Amino acid sequence: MAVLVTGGAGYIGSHMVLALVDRGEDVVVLDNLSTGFRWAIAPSAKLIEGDVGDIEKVGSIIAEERIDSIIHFAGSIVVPDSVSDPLGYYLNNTVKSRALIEAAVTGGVTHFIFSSTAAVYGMPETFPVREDAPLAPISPYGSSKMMTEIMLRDSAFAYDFNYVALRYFNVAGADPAGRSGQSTPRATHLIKVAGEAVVGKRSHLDVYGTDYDTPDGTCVRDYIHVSDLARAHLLALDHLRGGGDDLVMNCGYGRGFSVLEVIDAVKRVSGVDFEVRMAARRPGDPAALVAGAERIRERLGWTPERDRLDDIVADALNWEKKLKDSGLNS
Ligand SMILES: NC(=O)c1ccc[n+]([C@@H]2O[C@H](COP(=O)([O-])OP(=O)(O)OC[C@H]3O[C@@H](n4cnc5c(N)ncnc54)[C@H](O)[C@@H]3O)[C@@H](O)[C@H]2O)c1
Ligand SMILES: O=c1ccn([C@@H]2O[C@H](COP(=O)(O)OP(=O)(O)O[C@H]3O[C@H](CO)[C@@H](O)[C@H](O)[C@H]3O)[C@@H](O)[C@H]2O)c(=O)[nH]1
Repeated sequence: MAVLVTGGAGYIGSHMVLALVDRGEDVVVLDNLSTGFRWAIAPSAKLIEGDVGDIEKVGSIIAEERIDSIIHFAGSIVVPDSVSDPLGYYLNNTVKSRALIEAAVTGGVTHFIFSSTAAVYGMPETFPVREDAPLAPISPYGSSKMMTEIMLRDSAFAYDFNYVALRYFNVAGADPAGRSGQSTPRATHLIKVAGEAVVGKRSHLDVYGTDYDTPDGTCVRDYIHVSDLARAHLLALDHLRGGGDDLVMNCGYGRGFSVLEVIDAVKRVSGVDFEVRMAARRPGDPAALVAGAERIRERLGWTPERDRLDDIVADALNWEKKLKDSGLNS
């Protein structure tokens, strides 16, 4: 039996593929390479180029590759783009997820793991935010993910189908062995942007807002190492294969760092003092977003292995240097 990883050529998906092949699983990747890279996929995994919305194609992959589980990363991820192109985001994230879920149900795939996001909470009133907090997304991106969670819940009720939805907080870092990392050229994520400033790809870094109601006035986030996140998926897969129940869980460490604390860490770890400019708030940023992180520890026995901010930053910086030297994504 094999695991189908959609979006396996992307940032998080490529780390998932590594985690799966490292423990000897057969892996098939379905990716349309819209933001992913062929070279990012571990050599022993099989890449099928195609779209998750192509229900016939997914149906034949399930039958021909003997798929028992689907881990679904494929999607569009840039929050401001979702505001300017909501229908594009609902198509790629919601409509195509619906097609994938139907192909799974029809093809008898009963285990499904979904990449959801802390963006489903919108501007949460609780800190840390637990899974039972109200869902109130403030962007089409967050809504598109919430709608997929609802489709999964209802499908699991109606059909022979089980799922785990993982709500990622801020994913960062790179494979500690340097085999993959975040490679998107137009990245907007803080640690990625700071790494680009370190290697000279950017002249400076803007801090979006210094007047938030937080200890130093900048936004606080829960940064989770991508390899710890991939291990959470392995545990979720084992849970479903073992007959476990449907689960919706936050993925974060339960602690936050401000934008200024992250910048300090990047400067400390790299030894490079890049220019930082204080700028206006970025629309749609909640002041503080930290995971209530008990459920995943209790239900899956997940324990972080690389949760020190300096380790997350060091792995991200190593990858950024490798990208620059190799020109892989340019
Ligand atoms: N990066 C984060 O901090 C973060 C946080 C929360 C949730 N997520 C979710 O995690 C998932 C992966 O994110 P990422 O950061 O690795 O993004 P990414 O852009 O690096 O990866 C997405 C992958 O999906 C592929 N893809 C997109 N649409 C497709 C389609 N219709 N058919 C087939 N392939 C398609 C892309 O080519 C790419 O390889 C996404 O679903 C995203 O919403 C990411
Ligand atoms: O150049 C930059 C980039 C970011 N920030 C700030 O850094 C914080 C983190 O921003 P970013 O790394 O862009 O992540 P988020 O906007 O928090 O969103 C990420 O994390 C969410 C979950 O918390 C996911 O839903 C999203 O997909 C993912 O992009 C925010 O306060 C930003 O305003 C800056 O000040 N300057």
